[in-house]
Amino acid sequence: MPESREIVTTRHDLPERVRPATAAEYFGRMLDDRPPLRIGTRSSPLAMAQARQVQAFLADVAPDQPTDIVPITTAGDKWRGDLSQLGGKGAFMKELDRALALGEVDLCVHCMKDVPGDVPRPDGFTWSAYLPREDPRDCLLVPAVSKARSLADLPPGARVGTSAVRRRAQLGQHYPHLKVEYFRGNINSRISRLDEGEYDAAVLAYAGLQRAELAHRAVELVPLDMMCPAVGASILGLECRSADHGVDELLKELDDAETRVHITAERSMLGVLRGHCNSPIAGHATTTPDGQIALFGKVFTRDGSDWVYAKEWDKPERAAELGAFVGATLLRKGGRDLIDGIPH
Ligand SMILES: NCc1[nH]cc(CCC(=O)O)c1CC(=O)O
Repeated sequence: MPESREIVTTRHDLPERVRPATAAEYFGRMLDDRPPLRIGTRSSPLAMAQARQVQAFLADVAPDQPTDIVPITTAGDKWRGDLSQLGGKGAFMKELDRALALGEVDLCVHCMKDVPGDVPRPDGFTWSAYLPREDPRDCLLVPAVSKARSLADLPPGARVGTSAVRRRAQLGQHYPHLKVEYFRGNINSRISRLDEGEYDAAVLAYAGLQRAELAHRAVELVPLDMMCPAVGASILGLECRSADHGVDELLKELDDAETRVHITAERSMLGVLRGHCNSPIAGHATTTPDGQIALFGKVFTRDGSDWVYAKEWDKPERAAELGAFVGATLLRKGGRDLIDGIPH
């Protein structure tokens, strides 16, 4: 039998493939055989770009761990109408949460800005990592043919497209002569509509534009004191099942401690405000030169004609208390009435 002739008898002659593996080789092989880590994401071009970025970061910290991106189209992506009719921002999360809970994916990538603050996250999920915050500012875009280079250049009645109640309120507060119109859809379709002349300008998140490799279209970065960012703006969060200790530990390698402090303060404030998805709420935590955390919060009416704001400082380890305090201050100043006065 040909097979029997292949059997070799001395240790010395053993071919490479049958020589007993050393422990290192054995465990190395086990690692190689690991199933890919499945990264759940929304399927929009922006979300896919973000998932690829996460994939690249994971390849840096765990080169032996294969990963797959699992795009999931959510109700919010399909629905072209008013988001509040679909249950608000959560419309972008339900399918991803379900896939994570059922074990169809091992982690989900979320824009923290899109994670609702008025409903708790599902039991058994944990935010293993927050990637370092990018530039949280909003930016101005104009049609390719336009000469305008800033919000101040826009004439009265100019149509400004934006997707966020927070931006509408702040545009209304600072530039009441502009005509703010809602526009939804992914970044690329918004820019096409802008270039086709449907709007005279658009205000979008600069971080989103950068991730979509369209940063060159921004003509102005709107200053923070004119346009306070949304809670969680430009932060990507990685969520997994808390029981998945291995995944949790791996993702923790990507966690940025300072960003975690900032998002903790901002979301703690949002939780106290119990804002719904139509509430114009802004919140932005920063680190001061002396290592304290500053948290600025602001609540507006829809048109920005009225608002309350608060700013407080505390140590990084007290980020959650800081958020609760700023939230309570906003409520004491009348924030509850502003939020409840807006239909949703
Ligand atoms: N609401 C949509 C959304 N959610 C997250 C981003 C990208 C930037 C970010 O993470 O803040 C955007 C686009 C935008 O607001 O223009």
